[in-house]
Amino acid sequence: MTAGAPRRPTIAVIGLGAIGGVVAGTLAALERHDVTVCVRSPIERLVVERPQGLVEVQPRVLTRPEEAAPVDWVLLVTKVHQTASVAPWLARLCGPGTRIAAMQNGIGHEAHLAPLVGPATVVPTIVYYNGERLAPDRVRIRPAGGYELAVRDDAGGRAFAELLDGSPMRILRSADFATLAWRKLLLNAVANPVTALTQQRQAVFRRPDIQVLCRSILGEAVAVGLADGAQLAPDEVERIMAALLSYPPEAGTSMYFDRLAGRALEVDALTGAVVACGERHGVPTPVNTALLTLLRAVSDAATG
Ligand SMILES: NC(=O)C1=CN([C@@H]2O[C@H](COP(=O)(O)OP(=O)(O)OC[C@H]3O[C@@H](n4cnc5c(N)ncnc54)[C@H](OP(=O)(O)O)[C@@H]3O)[C@@H](O)[C@H]2O)C=CC1
Ligand SMILES: CC(C)(CO)C(=O)C(=O)O
Repeated sequence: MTAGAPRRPTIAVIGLGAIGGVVAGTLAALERHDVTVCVRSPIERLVVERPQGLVEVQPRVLTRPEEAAPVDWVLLVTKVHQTASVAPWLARLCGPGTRIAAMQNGIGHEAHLAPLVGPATVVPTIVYYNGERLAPDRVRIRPAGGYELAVRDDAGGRAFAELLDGSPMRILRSADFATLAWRKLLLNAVANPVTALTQQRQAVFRRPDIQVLCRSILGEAVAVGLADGAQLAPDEVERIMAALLSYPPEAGTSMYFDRLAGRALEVDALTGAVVACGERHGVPTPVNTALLTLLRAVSDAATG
Protein backbone atom coordinates (compact mmCIF):
# COMPACT_ATOMS: atom_id res chain seq x y z
CA MET A 1 0.00 0.00 0.00
CA THR A 2 1.37 3.46 -0.89
CA ALA A 3 1.69 6.01 1.95
CA GLY A 4 -1.59 7.89 2.43
CA ALA A 5 -3.63 5.48 0.29
CA PRO A 6 -6.85 4.36 2.02
CA ARG A 7 -6.70 0.89 3.53
CA ARG A 8 -8.43 -1.68 1.32
CA PRO A 9 -11.32 -3.53 2.99
CA THR A 10 -10.32 -7.04 4.02
CA ILE A 11 -12.72 -9.84 3.12
CA ALA A 12 -12.45 -13.53 4.01
CA VAL A 13 -14.65 -16.05 2.22
CA ILE A 14 -15.35 -19.28 4.12
CA GLY A 15 -16.84 -21.89 1.80
CA LEU A 16 -15.40 -21.69 -1.70
CA GLY A 17 -18.14 -23.72 -3.40
CA ALA A 18 -20.77 -22.81 -5.96
CA ILE A 19 -21.94 -19.60 -4.28
CA GLY A 20 -18.74 -18.65 -2.42
CA GLY A 21 -16.62 -19.15 -5.52
CA VAL A 22 -18.83 -16.78 -7.53
CA VAL A 23 -18.85 -14.03 -4.91
CA ALA A 24 -15.13 -14.38 -4.12
CA GLY A 25 -14.23 -14.19 -7.81
CA THR A 26 -16.57 -11.25 -8.40
CA LEU A 27 -15.12 -9.30 -5.46
CA ALA A 28 -11.49 -10.08 -6.36
CA ALA A 29 -12.11 -9.00 -9.97
CA LEU A 30 -13.09 -5.52 -8.72
CA GLU A 31 -9.47 -5.11 -7.44
CA ARG A 32 -10.68 -2.84 -4.60
CA HIS A 33 -10.56 -5.31 -1.73
CA ASP A 34 -8.06 -7.72 -0.16
CA VAL A 35 -9.87 -11.02 -0.72
CA THR A 36 -8.78 -14.15 1.15
CA VAL A 37 -10.33 -17.56 0.65
CA CYS A 38 -10.37 -20.01 3.57
CA VAL A 39 -10.26 -23.52 2.15
CA ARG A 40 -9.46 -27.10 3.07
CA SER A 41 -7.51 -27.76 -0.15
CA PRO A 42 -5.40 -25.01 -1.75
CA ILE A 43 -6.14 -23.59 -5.21
CA GLU A 44 -3.78 -21.73 -7.57
CA ARG A 45 -6.47 -19.52 -9.15
CA LEU A 46 -10.22 -19.12 -9.28
CA VAL A 47 -12.23 -18.95 -12.50
CA VAL A 48 -15.84 -17.72 -12.60
CA GLU A 49 -17.94 -18.36 -15.70
CA ARG A 50 -20.43 -15.49 -15.92
CA PRO A 51 -22.84 -14.46 -18.68
CA GLN A 52 -20.67 -11.31 -18.97
CA GLY A 53 -17.58 -13.46 -19.65
CA LEU A 54 -14.88 -15.37 -17.76
CA VAL A 55 -13.14 -13.90 -14.74
CA GLU A 56 -9.84 -15.36 -13.51
CA VAL A 57 -8.39 -14.17 -10.19
CA GLN A 58 -5.74 -15.20 -7.69
CA PRO A 59 -7.06 -14.47 -4.21
CA ARG A 60 -4.94 -15.00 -1.11
CA VAL A 61 -5.43 -18.59 0.05
CA LEU A 62 -5.40 -19.82 3.65
CA THR A 63 -5.77 -23.47 4.61
CA ARG A 64 -5.27 -23.22 8.39
CA PRO A 65 -7.33 -21.07 10.77
CA GLU A 66 -4.17 -20.34 12.81
CA GLU A 67 -2.91 -18.26 9.83
CA ALA A 68 -5.97 -15.97 9.96
CA ALA A 69 -6.46 -12.59 11.69
CA PRO A 70 -9.57 -10.40 12.12
CA VAL A 71 -11.01 -8.94 8.91
CA ASP A 72 -13.61 -6.30 8.02
CA TRP A 73 -15.92 -8.84 6.37
CA VAL A 74 -16.41 -12.58 6.61
CA LEU A 75 -18.57 -14.10 3.90
CA LEU A 76 -19.95 -17.34 5.32
CA VAL A 77 -20.89 -19.53 2.37
CA THR A 78 -20.88 -23.12 3.60
CA LYS A 79 -23.98 -25.26 3.78
CA VAL A 80 -25.86 -24.55 7.03
CA HIS A 81 -25.05 -28.01 8.47
CA GLN A 82 -21.34 -27.25 7.92
CA THR A 83 -21.35 -24.01 9.91
CA ALA A 84 -20.23 -25.62 13.18
CA SER A 85 -17.17 -27.05 11.41
CA VAL A 86 -15.92 -23.55 10.53
CA ALA A 87 -15.98 -22.33 14.15
CA PRO A 88 -12.13 -22.25 14.28
CA TRP A 89 -12.09 -19.92 11.24
CA LEU A 90 -14.77 -17.66 12.73
CA ALA A 91 -12.89 -17.48 16.02
CA ARG A 92 -9.77 -16.15 14.25
CA LEU A 93 -11.44 -13.91 11.66
CA CYS A 94 -14.02 -12.13 13.83
CA GLY A 95 -13.18 -9.00 15.81
CA PRO A 96 -15.39 -6.23 17.22
CA GLY A 97 -15.50 -4.42 13.86
CA THR A 98 -16.14 -7.51 11.74
CA ARG A 99 -19.35 -7.98 9.79
CA ILE A 100 -20.39 -11.48 8.70
CA ALA A 101 -22.51 -11.83 5.59
CA ALA A 102 -24.40 -15.09 6.10
CA MET A 103 -24.88 -16.11 2.46
CA GLN A 104 -26.77 -19.28 3.27
CA ASN A 105 -30.24 -20.53 2.49
CA GLY A 106 -32.75 -20.84 5.33
CA ILE A 107 -33.99 -18.43 7.99
CA GLY A 108 -32.86 -17.26 11.42
CA HIS A 109 -29.11 -17.02 10.70
CA GLU A 110 -28.48 -14.30 13.29
CA ALA A 111 -29.72 -16.57 16.08
CA HIS A 112 -27.89 -19.67 14.76
CA LEU A 113 -24.60 -17.80 14.40
CA ALA A 114 -24.68 -15.82 17.64
CA PRO A 115 -22.75 -18.44 19.68
CA LEU A 116 -19.97 -18.62 17.04
CA VAL A 117 -19.19 -15.03 16.10
CA GLY A 118 -18.17 -13.29 19.32
CA PRO A 119 -18.43 -9.49 18.95
CA ALA A 120 -18.98 -9.54 15.16
CA THR A 121 -22.25 -8.42 13.53
CA VAL A 122 -24.24 -10.82 11.35
CA VAL A 123 -25.63 -9.44 8.06
CA PRO A 124 -28.13 -11.97 6.67
CA THR A 125 -27.98 -12.10 2.87
CA ILE A 126 -30.32 -13.84 0.44
CA VAL A 127 -28.75 -15.45 -2.62
CA TYR A 128 -30.94 -15.78 -5.73
CA TYR A 129 -28.32 -16.70 -8.30
CA ASN A 130 -27.77 -20.31 -9.22
CA GLY A 131 -24.23 -21.54 -8.71
CA GLU A 132 -22.52 -24.66 -9.93
CA ARG A 133 -19.06 -25.81 -8.95
CA LEU A 134 -17.37 -27.23 -12.05
CA ALA A 135 -14.01 -27.94 -10.36
CA PRO A 136 -12.38 -26.90 -7.06
CA ASP A 137 -11.13 -23.73 -8.82
CA ARG A 138 -13.97 -23.14 -11.30
CA VAL A 139 -17.60 -22.09 -10.78
CA ARG A 140 -20.49 -20.95 -12.98
CA ILE A 141 -23.22 -18.43 -12.17
CA ARG A 142 -26.64 -18.68 -13.78
CA PRO A 143 -28.68 -15.58 -12.93
CA ALA A 144 -32.48 -15.78 -12.62
CA GLY A 145 -35.09 -13.13 -11.85
CA GLY A 146 -34.35 -9.47 -11.20
CA TYR A 147 -31.69 -9.70 -8.47
CA GLU A 148 -28.66 -11.81 -7.54
CA LEU A 149 -28.74 -10.90 -3.82
CA ALA A 150 -30.96 -9.22 -1.21
CA VAL A 151 -30.07 -7.55 2.07
CA ARG A 152 -31.84 -5.65 4.80
CA ASP A 153 -32.03 -1.93 4.10
CA ASP A 154 -29.92 -1.09 7.16
CA ALA A 155 -26.30 -0.07 7.77
CA GLY A 156 -24.96 -3.64 7.51
CA GLY A 157 -26.96 -4.48 4.40
CA ARG A 158 -26.00 -1.27 2.64
CA ALA A 159 -22.31 -1.76 3.52
CA PHE A 160 -22.44 -5.28 2.06
CA ALA A 161 -24.06 -4.00 -1.14
CA GLU A 162 -21.32 -1.35 -1.46
CA LEU A 163 -18.64 -4.07 -1.49
CA LEU A 164 -20.08 -5.24 -4.81
CA ASP A 165 -20.63 -1.78 -6.37
CA GLY A 166 -19.45 -1.83 -9.97
CA SER A 167 -19.93 -5.60 -10.34
CA PRO A 168 -22.74 -7.25 -12.34
CA MET A 169 -24.47 -8.28 -9.08
CA ARG A 170 -27.90 -6.65 -8.69
CA ILE A 171 -28.68 -6.28 -4.99
CA LEU A 172 -32.13 -5.65 -3.54
CA ARG A 173 -32.29 -3.65 -0.29
CA SER A 174 -35.49 -4.45 1.55
CA ALA A 175 -37.36 -2.94 4.49
CA ASP A 176 -39.14 -6.31 4.94
CA PHE A 177 -36.25 -8.75 4.82
CA ALA A 178 -38.12 -11.35 6.92
CA THR A 179 -40.74 -11.74 4.18
CA LEU A 180 -38.06 -12.02 1.49
CA ALA A 181 -36.27 -14.67 3.55
CA TRP A 182 -39.52 -16.64 3.78
CA ARG A 183 -40.09 -16.29 0.01
CA LYS A 184 -36.60 -17.70 -0.60
CA LEU A 185 -37.31 -20.55 1.83
CA LEU A 186 -40.52 -21.31 -0.09
CA LEU A 187 -38.52 -21.55 -3.31
CA ASN A 188 -36.02 -23.87 -1.64
CA ALA A 189 -38.83 -25.96 -0.12
CA VAL A 190 -39.76 -27.05 -3.64
CA ALA A 191 -36.62 -26.65 -5.77
CA ASN A 192 -34.16 -28.49 -3.57
CA PRO A 193 -36.11 -31.60 -2.41
CA VAL A 194 -37.64 -32.30 -5.82
CA THR A 195 -34.34 -32.07 -7.74
CA ALA A 196 -32.47 -34.04 -5.06
CA LEU A 197 -35.07 -36.81 -4.81
CA THR A 198 -35.61 -37.15 -8.57
CA GLN A 199 -31.90 -36.56 -9.31
CA GLN A 200 -32.95 -34.24 -12.12
CA ARG A 201 -32.04 -30.62 -12.87
CA GLN A 202 -34.69 -27.92 -12.90
CA ALA A 203 -36.14 -29.13 -16.21
CA VAL A 204 -38.13 -31.47 -13.96
CA PHE A 205 -40.33 -28.48 -12.99
CA ARG A 206 -41.69 -28.34 -16.54
CA ARG A 207 -43.61 -31.60 -15.81
CA PRO A 208 -47.32 -30.99 -15.00
CA ASP A 209 -47.39 -33.76 -12.36
CA ILE A 210 -44.35 -32.27 -10.59
CA GLN A 211 -46.05 -28.87 -10.67
CA VAL A 212 -49.07 -30.37 -8.87
CA LEU A 213 -46.71 -31.72 -6.19
CA CYS A 214 -44.96 -28.33 -5.93
CA ARG A 215 -48.26 -26.55 -5.37
CA SER A 216 -49.13 -28.87 -2.46
CA ILE A 217 -45.67 -28.41 -0.89
CA LEU A 218 -46.04 -24.65 -1.28
CA GLY A 219 -49.66 -24.50 -0.05
CA GLU A 220 -48.55 -25.91 3.31
CA ALA A 221 -45.36 -23.86 3.50
CA VAL A 222 -47.14 -20.59 2.71
CA ALA A 223 -49.58 -21.29 5.58
CA VAL A 224 -46.57 -21.77 7.88
CA GLY A 225 -44.91 -18.57 6.63
CA LEU A 226 -48.08 -16.55 7.23
CA ALA A 227 -48.36 -17.98 10.76
CA ASP A 228 -44.74 -16.97 11.30
CA GLY A 229 -45.48 -13.35 10.36
CA ALA A 230 -44.30 -13.21 6.74
CA GLN A 231 -46.33 -10.79 4.62
CA LEU A 232 -47.07 -13.29 1.87
CA ALA A 233 -49.49 -12.50 -0.95
CA PRO A 234 -52.84 -14.23 -1.58
CA ASP A 235 -51.36 -15.61 -4.83
CA GLU A 236 -48.00 -16.47 -3.22
CA VAL A 237 -48.02 -20.08 -4.45
CA GLU A 238 -48.30 -18.94 -8.06
CA ARG A 239 -45.64 -16.25 -7.53
CA ILE A 240 -43.21 -18.86 -6.26
CA MET A 241 -44.08 -21.19 -9.14
CA ALA A 242 -43.29 -18.34 -11.56
CA ALA A 243 -39.98 -17.65 -9.77
CA LEU A 244 -39.13 -21.36 -9.89
CA LEU A 245 -39.77 -21.51 -13.62
CA SER A 246 -37.59 -18.43 -14.21
CA TYR A 247 -34.48 -20.58 -13.57
CA PRO A 248 -33.03 -22.15 -16.70
CA PRO A 249 -33.94 -25.84 -17.12
CA GLU A 250 -30.26 -26.85 -17.08
CA ALA A 251 -29.72 -25.28 -13.63
CA GLY A 252 -29.28 -27.72 -10.76
CA THR A 253 -29.80 -26.87 -7.11
CA SER A 254 -27.38 -26.95 -4.20
CA MET A 255 -29.11 -30.05 -2.79
CA TYR A 256 -29.16 -31.80 -6.19
CA PHE A 257 -25.36 -31.52 -6.43
CA ASP A 258 -24.93 -32.89 -2.90
CA ARG A 259 -27.22 -35.81 -3.74
CA LEU A 260 -25.23 -36.61 -6.89
CA ALA A 261 -21.95 -36.42 -4.95
CA GLY A 262 -23.25 -38.60 -2.09
CA ARG A 263 -22.82 -35.82 0.49
CA ALA A 264 -25.04 -34.93 3.45
CA LEU A 265 -28.06 -32.82 2.44
CA GLU A 266 -28.89 -29.37 3.82
CA VAL A 267 -32.30 -30.70 4.77
CA ASP A 268 -32.89 -29.46 8.30
CA ALA A 269 -32.29 -25.82 7.34
CA LEU A 270 -34.80 -25.98 4.46
CA THR A 271 -37.68 -28.52 4.54
CA GLY A 272 -36.82 -29.13 8.21
CA ALA A 273 -37.27 -25.42 8.98
CA VAL A 274 -40.72 -25.39 7.35
CA VAL A 275 -41.84 -28.47 9.30
CA ALA A 276 -40.39 -27.26 12.63
CA CYS A 277 -41.96 -23.83 12.22
CA GLY A 278 -45.30 -25.47 11.33
CA GLU A 279 -45.11 -27.50 14.54
CA ARG A 280 -44.44 -24.34 16.58
CA HIS A 281 -47.47 -22.59 15.08
CA GLY A 282 -49.79 -25.62 14.96
CA VAL A 283 -49.91 -25.65 11.14
CA PRO A 284 -50.01 -29.19 9.68
CA THR A 285 -47.41 -30.00 7.01
CA PRO A 286 -47.96 -33.65 5.94
CA VAL A 287 -46.42 -33.33 2.47
CA ASN A 288 -43.34 -31.47 3.72
CA THR A 289 -43.02 -33.96 6.59
CA ALA A 290 -43.01 -36.84 4.09
CA LEU A 291 -40.29 -35.08 2.08
CA LEU A 292 -38.30 -34.46 5.25
CA THR A 293 -38.39 -38.15 6.14
CA LEU A 294 -37.22 -39.17 2.65
CA LEU A 295 -34.46 -36.53 2.53
CA ARG A 296 -33.17 -37.42 5.99
CA ALA A 297 -33.01 -41.08 4.98
CA VAL A 298 -31.06 -40.19 1.82
CA SER A 299 -28.75 -37.86 3.73
CA ASP A 300 -28.11 -40.34 6.55
CA ALA A 301 -27.35 -43.12 4.05
CA ALA A 302 -24.82 -40.84 2.34
CA THR A 303 -22.97 -40.05 5.56
CA GLY A 304 -23.68 -43.35 7.34
N1 LIG B 1 -25.76 -23.50 -5.25
C1 LIG B 1 -26.76 -22.62 -5.41
O1 LIG B 1 -27.22 -22.38 -6.53
C2 LIG B 1 -27.30 -21.88 -4.24
C3 LIG B 1 -26.90 -22.15 -2.94
N2 LIG B 1 -27.37 -21.37 -1.91
C4 LIG B 1 -26.94 -21.62 -0.53
O2 LIG B 1 -25.60 -21.18 -0.39
C5 LIG B 1 -24.92 -21.94 0.62
C6 LIG B 1 -23.67 -22.55 -0.01
O3 LIG B 1 -24.10 -23.46 -1.00
P1 LIG B 1 -23.17 -23.95 -2.20
O4 LIG B 1 -22.19 -22.92 -2.55
O5 LIG B 1 -24.08 -24.50 -3.23
O6 LIG B 1 -22.43 -25.15 -1.47
P2 LIG B 1 -21.12 -25.95 -1.93
O7 LIG B 1 -21.28 -27.33 -1.36
O8 LIG B 1 -20.90 -25.80 -3.38
O9 LIG B 1 -19.95 -25.20 -1.17
C7 LIG B 1 -19.76 -25.29 0.20
C8 LIG B 1 -18.30 -25.01 0.44
O10 LIG B 1 -18.07 -24.98 1.84
C9 LIG B 1 -16.81 -25.57 2.06
N3 LIG B 1 -16.68 -26.03 3.44
C10 LIG B 1 -17.51 -26.82 4.15
N4 LIG B 1 -17.04 -27.05 5.38
C11 LIG B 1 -15.85 -26.39 5.45
C12 LIG B 1 -14.85 -26.25 6.44
N5 LIG B 1 -14.98 -26.82 7.66
N6 LIG B 1 -13.76 -25.52 6.17
C13 LIG B 1 -13.60 -24.91 4.96
N7 LIG B 1 -14.51 -25.00 3.96
C14 LIG B 1 -15.62 -25.74 4.21
C15 LIG B 1 -16.76 -26.73 1.08
O11 LIG B 1 -15.42 -27.12 0.93
P3 LIG B 1 -14.97 -28.59 0.45
O12 LIG B 1 -14.97 -28.50 -1.04
O13 LIG B 1 -13.62 -28.73 1.06
O14 LIG B 1 -15.99 -29.56 0.96
C16 LIG B 1 -17.36 -26.06 -0.14
O15 LIG B 1 -16.36 -25.41 -0.88
C17 LIG B 1 -25.93 -22.98 1.11
O16 LIG B 1 -26.60 -22.52 2.26
C18 LIG B 1 -26.92 -23.08 -0.08
O17 LIG B 1 -28.20 -23.52 0.31
C19 LIG B 1 -28.18 -20.30 -2.12
C20 LIG B 1 -28.60 -20.00 -3.38
C21 LIG B 1 -28.24 -20.78 -4.54
C1 LIG C 1 -33.10 -21.17 -5.69
C2 LIG C 1 -31.99 -22.19 -5.87
C3 LIG C 1 -32.62 -23.45 -6.32
C4 LIG C 1 -31.11 -21.61 -6.93
O1 LIG C 1 -30.09 -22.41 -7.27
C5 LIG C 1 -31.21 -22.39 -4.59
O2 LIG C 1 -31.31 -21.58 -3.70
C6 LIG C 1 -30.35 -23.57 -4.37
O3 LIG C 1 -29.91 -24.20 -5.35
O4 LIG C 1 -30.12 -23.89 -3.19
